[in-house]
Amino acid sequence: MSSKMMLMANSLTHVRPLTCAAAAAAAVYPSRLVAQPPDLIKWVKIEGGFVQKSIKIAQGDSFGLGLVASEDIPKGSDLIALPQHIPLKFDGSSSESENSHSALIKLAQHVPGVNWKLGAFDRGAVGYEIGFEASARESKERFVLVAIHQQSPRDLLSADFLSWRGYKELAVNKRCRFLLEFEKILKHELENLKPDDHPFSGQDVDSSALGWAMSAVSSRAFRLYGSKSPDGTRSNAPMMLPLIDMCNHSFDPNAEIVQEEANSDRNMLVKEIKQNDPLLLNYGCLSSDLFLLDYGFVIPSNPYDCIELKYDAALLDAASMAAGVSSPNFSSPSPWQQQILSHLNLDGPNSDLKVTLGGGELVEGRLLAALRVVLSNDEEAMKQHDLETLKSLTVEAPLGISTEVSALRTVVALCVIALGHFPTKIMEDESLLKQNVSPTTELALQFRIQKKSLIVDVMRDLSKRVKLLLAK
Ligand SMILES: C[S@@+](CC[C@H](N)C(=O)[O-])C[C@H]1O[C@@H](n2cnc3c(N)ncnc32)[C@H](O)[C@@H]1O
Repeated sequence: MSSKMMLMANSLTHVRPLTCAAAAAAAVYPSRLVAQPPDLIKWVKIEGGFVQKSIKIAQGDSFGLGLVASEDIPKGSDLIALPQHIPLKFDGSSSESENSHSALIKLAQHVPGVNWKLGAFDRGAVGYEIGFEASARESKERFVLVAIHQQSPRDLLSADFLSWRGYKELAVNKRCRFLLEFEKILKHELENLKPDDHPFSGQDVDSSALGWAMSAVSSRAFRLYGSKSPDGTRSNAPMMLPLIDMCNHSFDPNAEIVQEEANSDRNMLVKEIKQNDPLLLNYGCLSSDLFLLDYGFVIPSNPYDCIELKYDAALLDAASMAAGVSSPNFSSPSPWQQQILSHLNLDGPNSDLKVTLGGGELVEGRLLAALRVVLSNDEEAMKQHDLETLKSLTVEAPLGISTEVSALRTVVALCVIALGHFPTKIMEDESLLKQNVSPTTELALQFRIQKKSLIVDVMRDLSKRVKLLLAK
């Protein structure tokens, strides 16, 4: 496997190799690095990997440590190649017989897909990256949770991602619930193990420690192809790529990861990188929720952000009436409307009622089609269109201008209702941001501002469309 890099990035003003950066980092991240952090680049080379000679680890202005080019790197150069044994991955099918290892595999089987990043990883390189000593590398595949039990690990990355406390404050209930559940499973699975078989040397692991581990891993993990199964297919596998994961994120990256089929190692190739440019990867076209949860930062004006709403008939009736529709019938759709709602998976026993605003689609197609259909009385007009047409905002007013205006105004009213659920206004958040708030509060405020701005943008766009329709 290789990783390809593409160019363009801003210059960093400070460029220091890791050893020098350690002191600087210590000032910014007081507890993150141990006094004499091992040289990660040297380690990758000793392990048989390749690192382009101009690549250095340096302290950036705002995103912590990162990779920087100390001189121009020509287009097409390989940047980093990791030999196959370096990426930290877990596929659950290891034939490892060591008991403490099998206990971990068993535990990992309780981790659902959504929490895939809490998988098992070799602790060696994780240890290297966050400053553990070399002995950590001797272990075989390990749950990254073991990192919890190394020296003072909980503080090591604390400035790097949203703290577990932050998770609680922001009420990210799903993950909290999972971690609390997993804590119970873990205690149950490990209670009768002999000390030698215990994966965490007999130490207690609570949900707070699990939260730390999840944050530590999720901010540095990638989803790539796993190993080939006998039938030749390849599943996705979560992996940690030491050194490559020192790249910070940009939606306009100058680097990308490419997996080479042939030898399963990883490179980073560049088109062209100028001296002092940071090497930037796109972590993914993710919503603010995922950036915040998995990486602990918020991107202002994130074009991939969206808000989630529940398709709720009573709420839609209320929104529609607020939008001036006299008697909306979301709560009592006629049979033909109900049939379409079930085709849209918004009605029926296994329906998926989560709909979104913003992101790629301004109004999620399913919601738009439902609004158009329920707000229309014209079954014949509806029959002239297929579902895809009804779901598309680029198809203008397929069921007539009056239905379209009602549908779009209903979404605007939904936005007003959604905004009303926030305890503050954008301006209040902005002035709070100017006060001396904690990093976690700052993140929460940025997140809230981003969400509210998104709703306001959707409202503006839809109101403009309504005006244009009315002008016709
Ligand atoms: C994979 S690590 C990158 C290396 C990291 N900066 C370090 O010091 O080790 C991901 C973390 O870098 C930081 N980061 C990366 N890109 C960022 C961005 N565009 N804005 C803010 N923080 C960013 C976040 O703390 C994130 O959790």
